Amino acid sequence: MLLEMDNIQKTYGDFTLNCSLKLQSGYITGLIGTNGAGKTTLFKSALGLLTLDRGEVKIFDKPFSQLSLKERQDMGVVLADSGFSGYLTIQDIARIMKNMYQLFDQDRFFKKCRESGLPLNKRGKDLSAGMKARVKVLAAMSHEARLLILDEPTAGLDVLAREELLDSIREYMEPGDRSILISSHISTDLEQLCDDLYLIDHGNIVLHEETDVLLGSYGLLKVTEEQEQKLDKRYILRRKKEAYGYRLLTDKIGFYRESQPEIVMEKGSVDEVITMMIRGERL
Ligand SMILES: Nc1ncnc2c1ncn2[C@@H]1O[C@H](COP(=O)(O)OP(=O)(O)OP(=O)(O)O)[C@@H](O)[C@H]1O
Repeated sequence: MLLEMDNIQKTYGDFTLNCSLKLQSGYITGLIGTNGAGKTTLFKSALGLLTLDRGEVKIFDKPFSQLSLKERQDMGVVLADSGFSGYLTIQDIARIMKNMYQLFDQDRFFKKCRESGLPLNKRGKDLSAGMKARVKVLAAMSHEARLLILDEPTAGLDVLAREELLDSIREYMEPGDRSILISSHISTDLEQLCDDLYLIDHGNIVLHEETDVLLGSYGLLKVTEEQEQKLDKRYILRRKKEAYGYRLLTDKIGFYRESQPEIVMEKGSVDEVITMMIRGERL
């Protein structure tokens, strides 16, 4: 396992992060959550930047404190609320990266920056927010790290820049033994990129599912009150009152398609599943 968080807990006042998460080799794992759901707190916990109240984090099967320098170099990190000093140019950043990471590939880093239209000699403070975001991600991907931890890397990027970044992330995975943990509040970004998805809400993981299963087996049933009363609710996860009766979320749409073909059903996007998981009533 490249990253494993086992029942970790961290409390800030009335907010508590309480979660478990696993990142397998060769996987892109996505973390979706609304503002304040706990994504950054989870990432900082993974990186040993916070003192946990409970639980354990292992990276490359070891506690963070026991990682060798070489193993630490095998990680590339983007945190939502930190970045390079605004006084550094991309060329300065390259010099720093070269000193920090044995495998830093300067030519490739400059090439990628040029392809993204980033000026090499301008200071960070004079770049646009989207440009700064791209520099952070390109730097994290510049030293052949086996584990990439990307907290909201697409934040502030326009549609084209987001697509370009998602392509670079896919390309990064080509060697096969790499893994990425990536967060976003834009579910469509993650749904087309990730092998599995975790949904975090108020510090808790409320859903963990392979993306194919989420897109293939989850669905919404639209039923009248009468239909709802008679329904076999074994595979219903959430219920929401609507004018016509109820909207129901299932993780086995095939079961209801076969057993209750008269019911109105739809696949439901990842966003709809998320909304139902967070706002819907548990049965
Ligand atoms: N250093 C801190 N001190 C006190 N509370 C904190 C601290 N860091 C985070 N929190 C609280 O923890 C909760 C989760 O914050 P976090 O930054 O992890 O959310 P997030 O999912 O990354 O949100 P966003 O999408 O807005 O970046 C919030 O209620 C926040 O106020």
